[in-house]
Amino acid sequence: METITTIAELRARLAPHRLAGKSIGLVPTMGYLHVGHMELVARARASSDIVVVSLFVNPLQFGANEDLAKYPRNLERDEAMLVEGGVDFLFAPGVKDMYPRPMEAVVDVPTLGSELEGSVRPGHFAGVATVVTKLFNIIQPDRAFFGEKDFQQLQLIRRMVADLAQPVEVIGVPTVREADGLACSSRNVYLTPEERAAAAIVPKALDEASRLVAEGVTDVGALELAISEFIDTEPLAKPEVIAIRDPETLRIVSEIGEKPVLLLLFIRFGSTKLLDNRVIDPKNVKFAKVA
Ligand SMILES: Nc1ncnc2c1ncn2[C@@H]1O[C@H](COP(=O)(O)OP(=O)(O)OP(=O)(O)O)[C@@H](O)[C@H]1O
Ligand SMILES: CC(C)(CO)[C@@H](O)C(=O)[O-]
Ligand code: BAL
Repeated sequence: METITTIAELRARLAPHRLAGKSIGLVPTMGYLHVGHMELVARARASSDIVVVSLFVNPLQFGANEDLAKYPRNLERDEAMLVEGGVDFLFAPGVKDMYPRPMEAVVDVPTLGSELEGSVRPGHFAGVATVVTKLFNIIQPDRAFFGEKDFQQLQLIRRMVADLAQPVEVIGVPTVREADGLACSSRNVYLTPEERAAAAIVPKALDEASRLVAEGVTDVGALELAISEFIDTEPLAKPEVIAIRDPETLRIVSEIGEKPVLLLLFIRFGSTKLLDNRVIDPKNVKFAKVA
């Protein structure tokens, strides 16, 4: 694997592969890798001739009071994991390489980007859309892989790619979880042992929602309230978003009928915000027993 830090060098190294007709798979990340990221890498490796992973903690998507400065970083460990995963190129630019001057041109997906997580992180999704577009322009991948854990991000990128006819196939990868069901996330390292134990309430709440839908709950407000009360049983959990939405448009749904619905959770433990979600198909509800 080659680690490359500048746009010009990466373009130069990829050009001959593209000319030779090789397909390129891109996995964008912010580093501090875990098994969830490695699943994205495995999908890319299985379907592309050349695999590029980007590692860039993108300042544009962090709010003024967010964790940009303390975001976990460990380049050496990440490199070793990516070599193990059979990656060809790691693109790890510095902020000055990606943004040599303040960005005047940006990409925004304003409606999808202001809902849900966007409502508590203003500007976040414009930062994501802008950096992902820039990565697409630099790398020109045939396919790009994103986790379903960040479901709103995935749907927003799909919409951006469709609306702007960006020539890339977006592939969503199911969430990889720890033994107690908590979604793997780089930010899990921020949790104290007590918060980490308490965070198991998040995947349990997804199971509880599936159970209630299987029991026949159709009222969206009643389901959101029941999930809120369920999460409130864990004193360390502070819900920021508990919402039932249309999985594609992320719009509010009036009731749970025949079609699948998205339950999206954004729950704070101390200063750490954890995301999770599940698409629940009322006609075929699958759930594990809530312990
Ligand atoms: N548990 C997971 N399963 C599958 N994909 C994941 C998982 N966690 C993250 N990803 C995906 O990996 C890509 C890079 O994500 P990122 O580097 O932000 O990691 P993260 O663990 O989501 O970090 P954070 O804690 O900052 O949200 C994104 O497409 C994200 O959806
Ligand atoms: C897609 C992404 C790498 C853009 O910075 C980031 O939002 C992430 O890690 O999910
Ligand atoms: N995993 C999404 C990137 C972020 O929270 O900034």
